[in-house]
Amino acid sequence: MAKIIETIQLNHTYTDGTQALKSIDLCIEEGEKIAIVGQNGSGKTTLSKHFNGLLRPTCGQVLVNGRDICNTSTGELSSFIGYVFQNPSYQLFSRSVQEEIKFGLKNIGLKGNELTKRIVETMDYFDLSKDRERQPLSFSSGVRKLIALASVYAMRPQLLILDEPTTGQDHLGKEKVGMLLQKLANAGHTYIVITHDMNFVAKFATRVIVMAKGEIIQDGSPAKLFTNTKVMQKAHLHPPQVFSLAQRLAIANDKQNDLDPPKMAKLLVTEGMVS
Ligand SMILES: Nc1ncnc2c1ncn2[C@@H]1O[C@H](COP(=O)(O)OP(=O)(O)OP(=O)(O)O)[C@@H](O)[C@H]1O
Repeated sequence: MAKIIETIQLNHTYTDGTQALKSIDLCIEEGEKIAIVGQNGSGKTTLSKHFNGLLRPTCGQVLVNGRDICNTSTGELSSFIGYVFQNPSYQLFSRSVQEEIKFGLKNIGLKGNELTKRIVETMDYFDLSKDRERQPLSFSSGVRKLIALASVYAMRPQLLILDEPTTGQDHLGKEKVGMLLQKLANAGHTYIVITHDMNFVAKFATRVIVMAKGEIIQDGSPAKLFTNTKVMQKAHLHPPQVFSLAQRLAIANDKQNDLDPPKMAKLLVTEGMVS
């Protein structure tokens, strides 16, 4: 598979002296479904902002499709790398939902029927058609996030980066985000989700990059992460409920070789799956 992103000894130190990234070597290939996880302040956003040129390395190199980001304009990078911010208010500026979606599409050169078709399709998918004339910033934060995602997704970027897409979303909103990622992946696109939501990771990522204090401390499958108690603790993460339940069931089954319904019920209560 072709490399989309490669970082070589990437370091980032902010002007106030905070060393946010320390010697990151990373390679992301086409079609990967990636989650970046780690406690607050571990460097997830700083790392991902290097992928679309919002930040430049203070030392080391970042290559996007083989080209050094220091020699590529942010405009050019944004034509194939879509980024949805943690706070959607930073990227919504149009006077209506329809205009918001149209803006990016016009920038990538869509016009006429193709442009109209893509806008209508996108609004329909995100259930935004009835609100097409409404101001994006007048919605709740969860819906604002979906509008930001819709306007970026509409452009079908080669790589989509989502910073905390499920924060503030109800169950339906989360499912919508997940389904959309699957749709993108089925069409051969790549995505990176920065998240604290381990249920989302379990369901929608095949590779998890774990960060702590500006470094990558593990890079592998979700199962590899959830079974590594040391790394989970170091990164202040908790496995999805269903995973820890399965683990407890396996242990209990191993010990007793008979997990009868009362024992099962007790485990479900212990795991907080039922009250
Ligand atoms: N503009 C900035 N100036 C100075 N320090 C910053 C700046 N932005 C981030 N930092 C610091 O860099 C470190 C990494 O921050 P970053 O936002 O990348 O972490 P994160 O893992 O994305 O956190 P969160 O989960 O809270 O979004 C933190 O110590 C943070 O305080």
